[in-house]
Amino acid sequence: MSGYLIAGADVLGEGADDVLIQGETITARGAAARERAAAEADIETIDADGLVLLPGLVDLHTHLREPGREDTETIATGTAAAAAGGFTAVFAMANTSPVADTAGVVEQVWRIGRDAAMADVHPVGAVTVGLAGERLAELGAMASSAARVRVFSDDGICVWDPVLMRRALEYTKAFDGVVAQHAQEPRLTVGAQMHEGDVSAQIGLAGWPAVAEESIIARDVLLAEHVGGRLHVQHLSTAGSVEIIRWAKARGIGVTAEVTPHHLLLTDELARSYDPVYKVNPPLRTQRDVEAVRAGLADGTIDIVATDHAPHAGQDKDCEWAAASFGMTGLETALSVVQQVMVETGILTWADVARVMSHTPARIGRVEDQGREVAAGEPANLTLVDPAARRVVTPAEHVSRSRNSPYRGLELPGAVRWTFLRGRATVRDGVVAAA
Ligand SMILES: NC(=O)N[C@@H](CC(=O)O)C(=O)O
Ligand SMILES: [Zn+2]
Ligand SMILES: [Zn+2]
Repeated sequence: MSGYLIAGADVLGEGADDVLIQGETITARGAAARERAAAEADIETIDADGLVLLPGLVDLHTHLREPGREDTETIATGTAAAAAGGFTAVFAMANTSPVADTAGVVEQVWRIGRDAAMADVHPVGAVTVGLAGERLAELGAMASSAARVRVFSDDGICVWDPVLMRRALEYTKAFDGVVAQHAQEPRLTVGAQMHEGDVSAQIGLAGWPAVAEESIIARDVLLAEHVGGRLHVQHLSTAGSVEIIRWAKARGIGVTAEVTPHHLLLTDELARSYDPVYKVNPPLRTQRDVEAVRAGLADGTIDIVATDHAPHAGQDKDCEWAAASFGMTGLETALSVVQQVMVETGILTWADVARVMSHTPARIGRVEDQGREVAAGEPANLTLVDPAARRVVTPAEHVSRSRNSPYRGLELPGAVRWTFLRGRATVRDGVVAAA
């Protein structure tokens, strides 16, 4: 059986070891890997000295834009971008056109993802029909479809109606689903353009106050406690939100939370440029918030990092701030930002990175074959990273079809050298493979 011997990789940052992949599986580690590789004919050896081996990353929050906006991303280009970033699975948000609110649409997305074969695609189902916030979508039919939907979200829009949110939390219990909330009180954010604070006051853009996020999170954790459902808070961005989640977890409430790479690194000061590449929902916050979300991720209050990769067309970003779309790309830079902000600062180890970017997102999304240990018998979903590399982010070179990266021109550490999806190299020596 053909395969790869990954020789001398620093496995989860815990020391050099050899890992043998044969077919779709990790078949051996340590001395056994070398012995077995020597006895086989068709094994390619990868010199992984100095490289860190992680389980394939899992993104619980990606926008693939297909169906509907294939000019900005497709399932093929988005999953290729995912592979380039070290991801082996992505959860595709439902705010497509048509909306992923029926078994038919989620099955279509799932099938195209399977055929593209660059990363596993797990469709997220909409909570409400058409994201309109009026009645529940066919959650059960999506759950029992071929796509096996377990994550439901109206992302882009908040499930504002507390009765609908309550019903969604109750109903998803039947199939162990989770309701992922885009926490944004709509009345408090009418016309909002950026974080409400000193910078918004100085530059004259309408503010999106922290309380608009925090009030929904507070309500939702109480609803989750009341009905016992599973709540996941998307792209948490404020210090107050971290405190509410910390309180909820201490109370035993079934809540998980994510933070994006951009909320771990960037602040509202960037809006002074009036460059819409920094326009995003929820908005970039203050340095104090950045420090609070880092601390929340470090102490486990925040469970995972999720990219919220939100590709947009040039004409929707290269315009005046108020007219521009919200969102930034992130799949191809996520691991580098986490390395810079969390690993190089000594806040997280590589094993922690495996937890927050692979094991836990897979567990929240109820995916069994991803986010596993790097051990014999496990599916060979892996990423091999060169932490010593440094690169200047150049969106024109990105695999994504869109260019709206807020890191352009920044030098970031780390580079994905290889990504393996069930034993097949989707990235080979830094180059994304053809599907
Ligand atoms: N994050 C964003 O600013 N935009 C996302 C929607 C979302 O995640 O809320 C998008 O779909 O473009
Ligand atoms: Zn959102
Ligand atoms: Zn999103």
